Amino acid sequence: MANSSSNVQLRNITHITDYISQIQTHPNPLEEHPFFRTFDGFYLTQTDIILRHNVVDLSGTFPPPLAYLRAGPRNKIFFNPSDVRAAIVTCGGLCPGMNTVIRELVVGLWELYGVRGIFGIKAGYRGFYSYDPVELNPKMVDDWHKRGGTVLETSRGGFDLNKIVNAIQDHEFNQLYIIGGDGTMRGAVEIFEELKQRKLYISMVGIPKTVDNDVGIIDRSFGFQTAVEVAQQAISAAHVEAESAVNGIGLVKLMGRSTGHIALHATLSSRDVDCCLIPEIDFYLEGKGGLFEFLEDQLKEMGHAVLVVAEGAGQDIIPRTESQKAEKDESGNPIFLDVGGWLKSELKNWWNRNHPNELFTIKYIDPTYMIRAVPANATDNSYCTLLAHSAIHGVMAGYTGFVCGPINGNYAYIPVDEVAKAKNKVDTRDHKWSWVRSVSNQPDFITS
Ligand SMILES: Nc1ncnc2c1ncn2[C@@H]1O[C@H](COP(=O)(O)OP(=O)(O)O)[C@@H](O)[C@H]1O
Ligand SMILES: O=P(O)(O)OC[C@H]1O[C@](O)(COP(=O)(O)O)[C@@H](O)[C@@H]1O
Repeated sequence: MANSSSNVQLRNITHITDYISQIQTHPNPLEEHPFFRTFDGFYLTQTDIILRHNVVDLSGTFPPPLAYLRAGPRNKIFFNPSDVRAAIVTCGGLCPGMNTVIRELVVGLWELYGVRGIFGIKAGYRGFYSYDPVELNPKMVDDWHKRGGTVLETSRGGFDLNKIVNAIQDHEFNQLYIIGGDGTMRGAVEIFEELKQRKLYISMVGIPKTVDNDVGIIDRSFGFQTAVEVAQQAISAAHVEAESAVNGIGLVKLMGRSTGHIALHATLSSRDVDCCLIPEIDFYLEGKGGLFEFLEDQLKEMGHAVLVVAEGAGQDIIPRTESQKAEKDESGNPIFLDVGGWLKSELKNWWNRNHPNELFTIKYIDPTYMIRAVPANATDNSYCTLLAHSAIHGVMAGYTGFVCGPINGNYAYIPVDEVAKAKNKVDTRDHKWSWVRSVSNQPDFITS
């Protein structure tokens, strides 16, 4: 719903009282909390907003800026803490920081609001109707932020709306914390619509999780920075292999689905990468401006080259069968062909054709499952904490059907359907990427 006040278009979110009347409110227990000192302006209201864009072109006319509600505690809460039964679920692929978010949801609900009914749902959406919930408390989750993966377990597929909402009712959950990526958020939209349809006194928040940083609107997703950091090890290893061979090429494939954020940022931070291929920019192998020509020059000049390729790059030029084109995973995501394996074989063939009697080595590293399984780094861990606490404040205040995430450095409440639709691709027109030239020595593959 888009509300416009004087100068902004506020993207309002649903409040539980929009479809359930006569809910008893309670003063926020933070008022009496020994660790908090509330002050004027401590509690946020409907007039505390965050602007979506902070870059504006004043030369033309433009509509009122988009705005979202600012995340944080409200002075009244719409759940009696002793009646809360909160369910936490993790869906989709692994991402550093999942356990930290779970931990902070448990500790935050318990310590900030005095909630005692906190449950973990095992193995993603299917867990609502397939497994018994696991009761959680701060003691149990104490060291979870140090562990990679998700202690609750996760899965793809298994989304059955009726079974899920029936199970939510059977277990008498009244708060849902759904941690997942774009697929998970599309499921969350359906759950939210069904909760409203059934007029259930249940608040639902989505917490965006994607190591690929491919969820739109928010500044970045937790785990992404950790992934960029850990990717350096793979790039360094590829560099050592390449440097230690005659005409050596080190090839690293980095994940990101159809976006190149991890590949691009890992390249920017590494200084060892000579060429980075991302899905947002097409590339080709043969002829002028092609990859072979670039590598020919690079090997002649430096004796080695390091190549980073995002998993979604080149998917249009890799030959594939009709059945490969139709392949989907359990969640309905298209399955990519292995661009790294394909490039390795294409490069070998090219070299053997053009330099039949010269030494050549190519070492291919795919660190995907190593990267996403590590615990979050310190920056991501603090981000996860703020994210979880911001989500709790919104749910306790009775908001529902929203996602909590950072916009322009502040935490905001965003309608879940907006997030489910928003894809974050690398903006190749952005001037800040132009300096990649000095790192990659190959503008054609990064900037258009
Ligand atoms: N369009 C959709 N509607 C409902 N559920 C979906 C949809 N797309 C994905 N899901 C469910 O969301 C969960 C996670 O989705 P997936 O794409 O595997 O990961 P991610 O959320 O990380 O993108 C899965 O259980 C999947 O069935
Ligand atoms: O776990 P799987 O099915 O092998 O999927 C691998 C995919 O999971 C990811 O690591 C994370 O993807 P999601 O955020 O969509 O779950 C992708 O980078 C990668 O393409």
